[in-house]
Amino acid sequence: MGHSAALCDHRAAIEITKDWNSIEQVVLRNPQGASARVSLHGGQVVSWRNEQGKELLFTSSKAKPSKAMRGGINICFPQFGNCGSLEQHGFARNKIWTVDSNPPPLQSNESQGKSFIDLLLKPNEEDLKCWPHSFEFRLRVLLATTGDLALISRVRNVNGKPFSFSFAYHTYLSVSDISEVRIEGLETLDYLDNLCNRERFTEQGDAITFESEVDRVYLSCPNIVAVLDHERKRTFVIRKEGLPDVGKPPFAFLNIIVHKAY
Ligand SMILES: O=P(O)(O)OC[C@H]1O[C@@H](O)[C@H](O)[C@@H](O)[C@@H]1O
Repeated sequence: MGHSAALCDHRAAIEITKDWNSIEQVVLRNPQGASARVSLHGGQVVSWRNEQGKELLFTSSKAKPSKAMRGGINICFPQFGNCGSLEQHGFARNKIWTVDSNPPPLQSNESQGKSFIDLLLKPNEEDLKCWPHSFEFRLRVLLATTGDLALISRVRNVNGKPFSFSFAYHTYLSVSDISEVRIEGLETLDYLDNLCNRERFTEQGDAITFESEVDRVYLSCPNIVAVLDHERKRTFVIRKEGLPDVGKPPFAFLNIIVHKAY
């Protein structure tokens, strides 16, 4: 079955296009006019627009062709950051994924009434040389009628030999002036400060605000975190499910980065 199989039924609001580099992109739309664009390069969400057509994700103008693009939502797998032997954030974000036209069913009714696409990544011989584990990584990207965006990841161990991995949705939200932004939900959490050799600190203040560059990994983060942008009068609510964390970092973390020149 080819890509056309992914275009039927509930996925009628899906369009497949190509980027300037001839790499396929899947565009999801909802009836209210919101959209999300997912590249088969890295399975990366490269655009998410609300019903007014406003872009909600940041993309660096310094993005380099064929490199992992700084922007959108990078899928980091099988390694987050440089905590392992692989390239920074693992190889998945630099691979060409395929459209999965026949994914195994999901247990929840999470997808009802949403426009969605399933992508699949399997290791090639080169990947197996540097990370010798047989896996299938399935990513479902969903756009709800409310305009909410959801990502569901499933990692299957194909041959049953145990392996461990970490993964992350490295999300670049578009915000106004950083001095207008506040993050709620991380109060009193511990974090590793990447600007201080990953030294561990405890967050002291109330909501987090920004005065200078920040590059931190917050540990054991709650299921809901809010990013409030006062200037744009917009709040992003980031919700996670299914990553139970019982104080065992780094299984559920939030990486907050505010760089000066991106
Ligand atoms: O430039 P990359 O490899 O996409 O990484 C983006 C960011 O990834 C984060 O995890 C790091 O904490 C940042 O320091 C880094 O800038």
